[in-house]
Amino acid sequence: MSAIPCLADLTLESHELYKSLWNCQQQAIRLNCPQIVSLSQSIAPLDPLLFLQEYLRPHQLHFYWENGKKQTAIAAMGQVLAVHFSGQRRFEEADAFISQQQQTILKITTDSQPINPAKFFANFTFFDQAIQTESCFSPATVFFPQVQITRQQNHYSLVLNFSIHPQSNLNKVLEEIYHFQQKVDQICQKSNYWKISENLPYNPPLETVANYPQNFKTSVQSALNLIAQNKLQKIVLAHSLDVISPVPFQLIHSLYNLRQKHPDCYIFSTSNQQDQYFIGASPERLMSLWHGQLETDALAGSAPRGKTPEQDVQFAQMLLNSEKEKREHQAVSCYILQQLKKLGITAQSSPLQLLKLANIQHLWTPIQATVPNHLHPLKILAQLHPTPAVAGLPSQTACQHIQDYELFNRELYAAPLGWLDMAGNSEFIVGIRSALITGNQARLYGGAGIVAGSDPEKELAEVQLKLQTILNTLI
Ligand SMILES: C=C(O[C@H]1C=CC=C(C(=O)O)[C@@H]1O)C(=O)O
Repeated sequence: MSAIPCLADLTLESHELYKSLWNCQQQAIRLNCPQIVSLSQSIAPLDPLLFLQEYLRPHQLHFYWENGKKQTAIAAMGQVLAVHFSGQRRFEEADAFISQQQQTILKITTDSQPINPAKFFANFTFFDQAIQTESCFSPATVFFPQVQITRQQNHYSLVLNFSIHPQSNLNKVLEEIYHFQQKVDQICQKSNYWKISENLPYNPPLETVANYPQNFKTSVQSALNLIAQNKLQKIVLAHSLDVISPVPFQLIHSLYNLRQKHPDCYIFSTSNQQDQYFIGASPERLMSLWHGQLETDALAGSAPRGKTPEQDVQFAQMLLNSEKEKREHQAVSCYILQQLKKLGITAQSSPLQLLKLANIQHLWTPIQATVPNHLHPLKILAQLHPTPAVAGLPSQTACQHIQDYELFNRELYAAPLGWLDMAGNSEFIVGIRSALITGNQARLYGGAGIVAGSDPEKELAEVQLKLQTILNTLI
């Protein structure tokens, strides 16, 4: 076993660290309000998924996210702060909460320039109200984790956050910090010879317990009638598939499978405090904001991948030339540009292109803009969600019909999920190609955009193809 540089590069002497904690506590006493200390440092290479496996505890909130193409991954767990909001103002309230809490955070770093600073994590349900009393997720959840491991290309970092109260025992906090650092050090060493892939359990047979394809086709037909009557221009209808496994689903191994099979997607997972997990492999970025540069994707219009290169090209050509698919796509790109304009943002779109994924290809328009400093990411998010890639046009009418047609609660499906840092950077994806897992039960979601010219049978086939993304990887 080769030696791994451990956390010995922690240059802060313990008395310096104690002094920072003490300063933080003095502030808590002065303001009579808890403050947060956020400690960040570079660490040896460590797969954040392995850290999630080793450190995730029952009833903890967590957030996992990786993008193979960009070589980025984040695992965050535990909650120093966690809040929930609901209703039309949920994005605004989440924004106000984050801005207020940021004032209470004292950042300490051992790096000259922290590359991966502390982040807030957030998930939102598709609708702004919990529809049924048994809803698993709040319309908005924001949390600041206890521990965060980030990989950004070849740089790995650890962030530890602690809430410091006027009465906190600072020696205990110091002990906890060293305990975490040691644990990370051990996992770093272990990751040198231990791989998740070596411990993959067998693929248990899944039993389908609820699947209503006929209902989906009837809803598509009914939606087509509304479109013919000009009551709707587009609606995205989703289908759910409920499966059970003889054994509880394995979060880490399912995420590992998603990573292996869908390297072009964002692999994600988040949870509530009842150990219900929402996981998936989404190709759709709702927004990324990095040093004032906004990028968003209009993604709509789909075709399967071909079994041969020739067939693949043929499917791609058909997709690019289909009036119906282009209509479906343009509804999304025009909407995004319009919504950004309402915020005073003039965006540019790149030419229409194809996004080729493992089992499906999509029409894709990348959109870019420069965003003024004062515009908080959640203001942009509030303006964008839900795009016609997941709802329809006109948006409100489509959302009302979605609630009538769909027999299930969308929960986090097709809704924003992501992070925000304290420098105004942020990234949110749309939670599609996803599943909600409770023990040995999973509900899988897949949707398709319906416009004039859609065929119920073909839309069902498309949705089933999308469900495969997640069905084949759950373990
Ligand atoms: C709503 C979903 O996909 C959206 C994203 C890309 C292509 C889509 C389509 O062609 O219908 C959908 O708008 C889903 O996968 O559940």
